[in-house]
Amino acid sequence: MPIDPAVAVGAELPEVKFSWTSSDVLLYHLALGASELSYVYERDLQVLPTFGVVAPRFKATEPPVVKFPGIDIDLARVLHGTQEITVHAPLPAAGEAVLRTRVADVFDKGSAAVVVQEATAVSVDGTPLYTMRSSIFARDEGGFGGSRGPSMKVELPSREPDAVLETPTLPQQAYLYRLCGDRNPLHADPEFARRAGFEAPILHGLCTYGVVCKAVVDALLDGDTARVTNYSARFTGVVFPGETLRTRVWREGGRLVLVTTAVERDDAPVLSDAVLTYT
Ligand SMILES: CCCCCCC[C@@H](O)CC(=O)SCCNC(=O)CCNC(=O)[C@H](O)C(C)(C)COP(=O)(O)OP(=O)(O)OC[C@H]1O[C@@H](n2cnc3c(N)ncnc32)[C@H](O)[C@@H]1OP(=O)(O)O
Repeated sequence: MPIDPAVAVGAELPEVKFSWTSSDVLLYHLALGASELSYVYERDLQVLPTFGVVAPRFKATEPPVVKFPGIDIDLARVLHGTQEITVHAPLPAAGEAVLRTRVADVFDKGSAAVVVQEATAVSVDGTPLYTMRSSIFARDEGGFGGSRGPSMKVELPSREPDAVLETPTLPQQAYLYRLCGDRNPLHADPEFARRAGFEAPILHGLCTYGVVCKAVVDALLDGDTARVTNYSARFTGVVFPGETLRTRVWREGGRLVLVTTAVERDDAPVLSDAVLTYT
């Protein structure tokens, strides 16, 4: 059985020890399309909090494998579903840390399955750095009889957004972003993308997640990455590299509520249920 919730839920994955340098941070920012000195030059380099999400596997050169206790899923069936990061301390431009991950939940959405992971990164000196909660959406892997889980929904204010940000992506964006540790062929190989049901390779969800975080930090948080305390989003629809992202932002109760769409496809949904909290 590809998913056995009785085995999967609560399973601890092997610890990942990882380190990073300013070269990794610079490459990450470049792969998000950054060109500002504060992101692409090592003097006074600041670090987007979303780097934390990719840092543990930044040096990976093989496609991800979706195989842990009680779970064995073909990569072509898998889409990134949701991502959240809670920042405990601003990320330094270089460091060493340990990531501990567990399978927090497995939901049965009928035809699809949703696998939720929680992970905590702690610096080698013992400083908690960040916590993540993410899910993958595995098409055709449901029907194992598990709970459907909660329906997440962030209510949008009924007024006009406080800001609308347009961020272009590059035609080669996914090829660049692959160098940040996710060599899933879905983002590069047309034949694999077709097998997965797409007309062309799609952009990594985490690339979109980072691009939008940067756009919001630059436009609304004075370009200060250290102000972000939490950032969560659901990947509602795909992005094709080269498309322009439109992000509508509402200031709401001390946080920013975001919706991102693809401009060239009549504002097709990209990110929803997205919230960024800040100091
Ligand atoms: C360990 C190593 C892991 C490796 C991971 C791989 C990493 C990367 O390389 C992979 C990627 O980056 S893929 C690119 C980023 N992701 C995407 O583009 C996904 C875009 N989203 C979609 O296409 C659809 O929303 C889609 C298809 C996700 C869902 O659409 P529908 O089938 O129409 O579903 P819908 O009818 O709207 O909802 C059915 C139930 O599922 C829940 N749901 C929907 N979207 C979800 C999402 N994105 N994440 C989690 N749950 C989601 C709905 O809430 C609904 O459940 P319920 O009825 O209980 O509310």
